[in-house]
Amino acid sequence: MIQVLALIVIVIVIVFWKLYKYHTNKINLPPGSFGWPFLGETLAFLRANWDGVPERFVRERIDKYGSPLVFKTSLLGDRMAVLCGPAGNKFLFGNENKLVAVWWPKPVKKLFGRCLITIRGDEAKWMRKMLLSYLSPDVFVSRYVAAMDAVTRRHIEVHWRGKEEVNVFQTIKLYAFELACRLFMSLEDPNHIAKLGSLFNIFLKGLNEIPIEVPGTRFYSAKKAAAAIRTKLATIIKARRAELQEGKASPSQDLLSHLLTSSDENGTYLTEMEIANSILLLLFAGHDTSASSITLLMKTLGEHPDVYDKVLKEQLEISNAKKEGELLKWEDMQKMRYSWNVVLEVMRLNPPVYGAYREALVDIEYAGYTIPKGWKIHYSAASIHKDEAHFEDVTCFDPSRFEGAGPTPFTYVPFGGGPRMCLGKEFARMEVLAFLHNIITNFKWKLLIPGEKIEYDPLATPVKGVLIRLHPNVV
Ligand code: HEM
Repeated sequence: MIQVLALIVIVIVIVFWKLYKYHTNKINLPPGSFGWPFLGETLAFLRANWDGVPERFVRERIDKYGSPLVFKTSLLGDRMAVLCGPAGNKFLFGNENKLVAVWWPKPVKKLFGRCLITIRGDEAKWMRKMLLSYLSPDVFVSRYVAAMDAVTRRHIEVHWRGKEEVNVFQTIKLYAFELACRLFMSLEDPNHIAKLGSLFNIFLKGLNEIPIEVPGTRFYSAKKAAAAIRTKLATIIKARRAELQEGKASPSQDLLSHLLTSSDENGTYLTEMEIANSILLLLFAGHDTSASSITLLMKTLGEHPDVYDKVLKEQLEISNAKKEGELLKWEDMQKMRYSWNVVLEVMRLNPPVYGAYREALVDIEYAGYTIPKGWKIHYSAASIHKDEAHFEDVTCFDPSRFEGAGPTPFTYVPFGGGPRMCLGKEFARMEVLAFLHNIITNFKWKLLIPGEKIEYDPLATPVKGVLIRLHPNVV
């Protein structure tokens, strides 16, 4: 009986495989290779990321196949088209929900459950609108900037002041997590935040793993950690709901209150599970990315004393114009033009997120080739940011590239673009600048491992986390 069943399964697989081959042989697929069975070209892709040069994977294939616009490959078990150059980015960002839709690898979907990145179409539009009404620039004007500055000052007093040596990435991860917990949920208790943080680190480790739910695997532990985080979030959500009903909390207090009190046009509210998943998503999307960009910024300032001096000058002009102890305001952040250009240039050379993915909703005709329905599509920020065709003297650190009109549209995409552009771009800008303001007006630092290598696993991080020696800034 078992043999018969096995035979039937084999026959079905062969028939489908032949039909698929017949279909794909008839269509003009982009040039490229699917690499090894199952593994595809994943190893070459990961190796380039671990070597800190994700652009190498794209560049080698563009050169090999002579097609500067698109090539095919197979990554992490999925057939994929990689779209290159500004035309590819414009195409993807302009066709969301028409020809393509946002796509994340399987472990991400399994661990996050129903939330913004795992839903599409009108539902996703509504969820984005709802989250954006909290994360948009006009909200920062009234609420966030001073609160962010206050959290940053406290963090610097506890974790930097009086220390001789600091591991930047480890300490900044703590900062970004604390900041998100305080601003999203008004969590104040450091022990509570630390417990949530350690569960979160286990959760993060499962996002890049094969989703096998067997005890002992990273994915299994991540799933358990996700369940424990959800239980903690459920308790926090219930307590806040009660506080709102009793008038002890305000609807505009933080993201959590906002999500509990906002409904769609039909009067439908988010379920507690949807709220927990959304907060989980924002804690994830917002904390390692910002930690990566701040760490790379500190490394770059350590390597370029001339840039450090110019940033310090700009930041001192802002702090000198304020009264003793007065917190940063939105208007102050707008004055940090040179500082922000420095951050942008740091993210050009090492975008914290190397790129993102979409799925083809239909057979797509692109650059004379067909990308079949269901294929995944990748755009690479890392590769376009280092393309000589769009950035002169491409490896040179030069923040002046961002003066005036800045880079040509669709060539600079650290936050993605189109309807699925990073939702936390403004939050990240305020967070990085608030930190930069406080650290540079207080300290100078020396890199203890000069020329430290950066790897992508999956976010850009210096391998040893950037170890520095701190010196109080006498200004
Ligand atoms: C320097 C810091 C950051 C970088 C470089 C970054 C980059 C990105 C990128 C590349 C994407 C994918 C865009 C795409 O699919 O094309 C993304 C999506 C997203 N980011 Fe960020 N991000 C940062 C900080 C943040 C922060 C602080 C938050 C939250 C407070 C956040 C929330 C999100 C969300 C929710 C999405 C999914 C948007 C959607 O699918 O509609 N990000 N981010």
